[in-house]
Amino acid sequence: MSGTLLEVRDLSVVFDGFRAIDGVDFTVEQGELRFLIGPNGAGKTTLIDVITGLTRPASGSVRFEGWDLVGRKEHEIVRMGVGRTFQTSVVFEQLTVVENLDLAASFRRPLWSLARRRRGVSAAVEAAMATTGLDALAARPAGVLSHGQRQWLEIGMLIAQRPRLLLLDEPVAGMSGEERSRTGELLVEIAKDHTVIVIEHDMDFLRRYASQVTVLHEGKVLVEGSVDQVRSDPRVQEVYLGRAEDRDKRPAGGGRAGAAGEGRTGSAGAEPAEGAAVGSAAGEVT
Ligand SMILES: Nc1ncnc2c1ncn2[C@@H]1O[C@H](COP(=O)(O)OP(=O)(O)OP(=O)(O)O)[C@@H](O)[C@H]1O
Repeated sequence: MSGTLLEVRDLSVVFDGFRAIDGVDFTVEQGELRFLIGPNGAGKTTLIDVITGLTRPASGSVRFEGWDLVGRKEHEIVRMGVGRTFQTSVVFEQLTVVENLDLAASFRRPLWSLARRRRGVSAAVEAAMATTGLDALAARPAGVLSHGQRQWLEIGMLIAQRPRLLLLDEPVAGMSGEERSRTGELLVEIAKDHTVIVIEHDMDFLRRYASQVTVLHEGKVLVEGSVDQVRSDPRVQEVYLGRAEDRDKRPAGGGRAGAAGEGRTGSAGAEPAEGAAVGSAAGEVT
């Protein structure tokens, strides 16, 4: 696989006068596993919302395989081959794992045919179960799955729809260490025959599984490059660590040490705690 799959140009999104995305250019090549990071409020989810047709931009273009996506309905974009997970779960708890996968895979079938009971499972469902390792849980109701298994089911439901581009919003949030490792390996596996964009905050996870990283900050692309390039970039350290340092310098008793860390990205300083920490004297994002 080679060539450009997704091309976002000069994109801006405005909510009541506030520019949540401000002139973003973002290109993803076929077969990439791209990580999208940035402090709270950086615009990561909004960017994905625009790509998937949930939010309309004020200006700019989004091209997928050369087709402009702006102005298209969400279901149309799904049919074109763009699938996404949400931060909140979308599985049907009463249905079994295989039924959830089958339902997801049937989105191209006409409505009347969904009522007909079919024998066996489709190749797409088989493949999704094999990739996510959910075969052994096929007959279990989704409601009894662990948090990690449920996330894998959601990823499996996406794969069953045979998208060419998958957008995953914080897939390892709330997972145990072992579940994170399995998810990282799953993403690498999926990226062998799909293009994948992952929003993730956990620096440790990034270090292990990311190759190309895009850092968003205040609606703009701050830095793009390899994990090492991004981690050692002073601008990234300023965004992730400068705020933590400002917070540490605040006088006891709740006083504030200036504007940094205030406003809509005010919680950004707390974010590295999940996976990143203040590093060496060089200020490395670790
Ligand atoms: N529908 C909306 N109406 C108004 N403001 C919004 C809306 N959606 C997002 N925003 C604002 O746009 C900014 C970017 O939000 P977004 O959710 O894209 O950030 P994010 O990088 O995904 O952050 P997080 O890591 O916290 O999920 C934030 O300031 C947010 O409050």
